[in-house]
Amino acid sequence: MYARQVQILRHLRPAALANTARPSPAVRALSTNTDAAHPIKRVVVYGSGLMGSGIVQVAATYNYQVTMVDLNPAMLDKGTGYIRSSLKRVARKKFAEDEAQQKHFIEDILSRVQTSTDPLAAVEQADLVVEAIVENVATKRNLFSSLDGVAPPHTIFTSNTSSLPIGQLAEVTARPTKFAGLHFFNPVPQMKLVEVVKTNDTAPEVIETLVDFCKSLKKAPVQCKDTPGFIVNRLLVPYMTEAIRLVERGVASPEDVDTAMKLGAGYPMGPFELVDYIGLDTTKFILDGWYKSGEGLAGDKLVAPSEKLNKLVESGRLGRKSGEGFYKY
Ligand SMILES: CCCCCCCCCCCCCC(=O)CC(=O)SCCNC(=O)CCNC(=O)[C@H](O)C(C)(C)COP(=O)(O)OP(=O)(O)OC[C@H]1O[C@@H](n2cnc3c(N)ncnc32)[C@H](O)[C@@H]1OP(=O)(O)O
Ligand SMILES: NC(=O)C1=CN([C@@H]2O[C@H](COP(=O)(O)OP(=O)(O)OC[C@H]3O[C@@H](n4cnc5c(N)ncnc54)[C@H](O)[C@@H]3O)[C@@H](O)[C@H]2O)C=CC1
Repeated sequence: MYARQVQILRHLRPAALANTARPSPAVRALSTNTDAAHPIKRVVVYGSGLMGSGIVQVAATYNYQVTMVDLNPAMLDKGTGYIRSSLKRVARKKFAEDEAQQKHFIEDILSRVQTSTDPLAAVEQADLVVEAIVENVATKRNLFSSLDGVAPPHTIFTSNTSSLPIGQLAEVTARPTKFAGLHFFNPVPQMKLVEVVKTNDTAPEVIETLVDFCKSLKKAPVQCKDTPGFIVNRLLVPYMTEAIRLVERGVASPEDVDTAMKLGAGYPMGPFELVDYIGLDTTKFILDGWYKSGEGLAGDKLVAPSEKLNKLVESGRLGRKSGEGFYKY
């Protein structure tokens, strides 16, 4: 499955090799996990895309040691770029005109992030795995199956999947009691919500540990059972699919639907702005998955494929991440 590449453990910051940076008072104030009532110290995030990079950023901000894993250096560099640009926004807000403090804040956080293209070597040190790779059940199952034989017995496995049954991922491992959903929201640095999803086998103490972990990241965790879409996406998908049906029926333009929902329902983004933000590829994977085999949703016209969405994805227009989706960026 993976060309076992020479393990490239690259710090994001040359000086980090000396790792002489000590958390500044401002960062120390942010760092709360040292007194957190849970055993997690090293977080290993698989996937350095929109979500994985955000999860890495937030965990490192709150003083966890983090390893970000992806398929190749180019994807890792992309994820690093996401993190740096996001941290610059946070730093500018925190330290206004003080560029030295901004730089120190950013480099201090990045000093806690390692990158790797070797998934098995990375998991050997993991207390918590957060999987945020492509929304494909076979790819996720392959990853978890390969990690399970190498990860320490205490390591908790979680998935950031939007739509796939957590139980279908857990079943390829020998740690069903240490397997849960940990569903962050986009953009991870801004969105407070995390859905902690328990399967029929997840141990209560594992859920407790994950809830504590989320709180140490200053997130607001909610708990739910392992059903399609958990809480938010179960409500969001019908709303957003109806939006695209409106446009496909010629009722209104994407722009006017977005304006209507922002001004009429108070949403910060309309459905088409949002799906460009999420990624049209991920959106398609979710719809296709539910239409094919979603529990209680398979074959339901609510999640039937959208010709408009499919055409955009086929033409490589994936939203903000490719420079064009429903809108140009
Ligand atoms: C329609 C097509 C059919 C589709 C059918 C199928 C649909 C399937 C859908 C499935 C969904 C799957 C996704 C999933 O699993 C779950 C999700 O994540 S759903 C998405 C949830 N997120 C949202 O809804 C985001 C809504 N938007 C917003 O909250 C805001 O627009 C946003 C915060 C993104 C930007 O805020 P805005 O005011 O618009 O702009 P600013 O740029 O000024 O930012 C405000 C504020 O936030 C800070 N900030 C923004 N982004 C970042 C970042 N990446 N890093 C750090 N900081 C950031 C910025 O600095 C500002 O800070 P201030 O303190 O306010 O100055
Ligand atoms: N985009 C969004 O708004 C949200 C997405 N999610 C979920 O998070 C997961 C990731 O989504 P995004 O970050 O948007 O996708 P993305 O496409 O931005 O990133 C996916 C990353 O996974 C990497 N990858 C693919 N296969 C891999 C493997 N076998 N090993 C290591 N890395 C691998 C890719 O190279 C890519 O960098 C999906 O399950 C998605 O449903 C959850 C909440 C919100």
